Amino acid sequence: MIQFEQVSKVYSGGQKALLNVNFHLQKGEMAFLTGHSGAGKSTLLKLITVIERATAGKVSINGHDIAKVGVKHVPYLRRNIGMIFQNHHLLMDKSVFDNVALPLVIEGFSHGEIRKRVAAALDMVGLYGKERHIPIMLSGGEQQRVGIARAIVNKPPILLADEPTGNLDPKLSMDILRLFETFNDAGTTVLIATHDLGLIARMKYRTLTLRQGTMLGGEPSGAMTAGGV
Ligand SMILES: Nc1ncnc2c1ncn2[C@@H]1O[C@H](COP(=O)(O)OP(=O)(O)OP(=O)(O)O)[C@@H](O)[C@H]1O
Repeated sequence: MIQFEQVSKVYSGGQKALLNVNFHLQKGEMAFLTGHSGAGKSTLLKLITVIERATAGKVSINGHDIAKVGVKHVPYLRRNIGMIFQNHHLLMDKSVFDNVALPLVIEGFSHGEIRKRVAAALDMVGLYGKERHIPIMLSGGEQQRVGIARAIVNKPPILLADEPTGNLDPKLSMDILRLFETFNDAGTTVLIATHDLGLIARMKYRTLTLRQGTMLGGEPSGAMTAGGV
């Protein structure tokens, strides 16, 4: 589903963020991405969402080489990916409904369909009935759930999360991870970047580890199996 083959990223200032990274995340797999601050986790996620482009190597999503995706087609590629951020990037002056509806409005769904899908997404994250609240009226954990509802409202096959539990206590963090498990059980491919080694240790999932831009225990170029590290 997501494959990196000998991928390197050097930023324009010369900062080397990733070096010859190889891995393959299978369709329907859930995995953690970990590593110290500055190891390259966010950069790796940005290459998948085409916020940044690789300097060398090949990134493929569902078998498609994303270097071949032109600027005009990037929004279509992004529809396949739900992205969750630590600080959730919510519009603080808009209602929960408007925040979650945003991807559907951009895609041009009808009002009726938007209402139905937003209600279903809020139900899934345990926020049914809070449509008219504005984010400031919600707790940190609830705000994170709004960000998750927005990421899954158009049912993307891939879910990426960058430090999704960074501001939450251990109980709320576990609740959020259980939510990711629910989406994964329904077939969504999930990749979660996190510093939280305690949380990782309590779950049974594969862990991809970056150290200074290099993937530890990474697979040789072209490997097609999931493989543990
Ligand atoms: N836009 C950019 N321009 C130049 N260098 C960058 C840019 N973004 C990241 N870097 C550098 O690339 C390296 C990897 O950064 P990245 O944000 O991917 O790490 P990270 O593992 O996500 O770190 P953290 O856990 O602190 O968020 C770092 O040395 C960082 O300074």
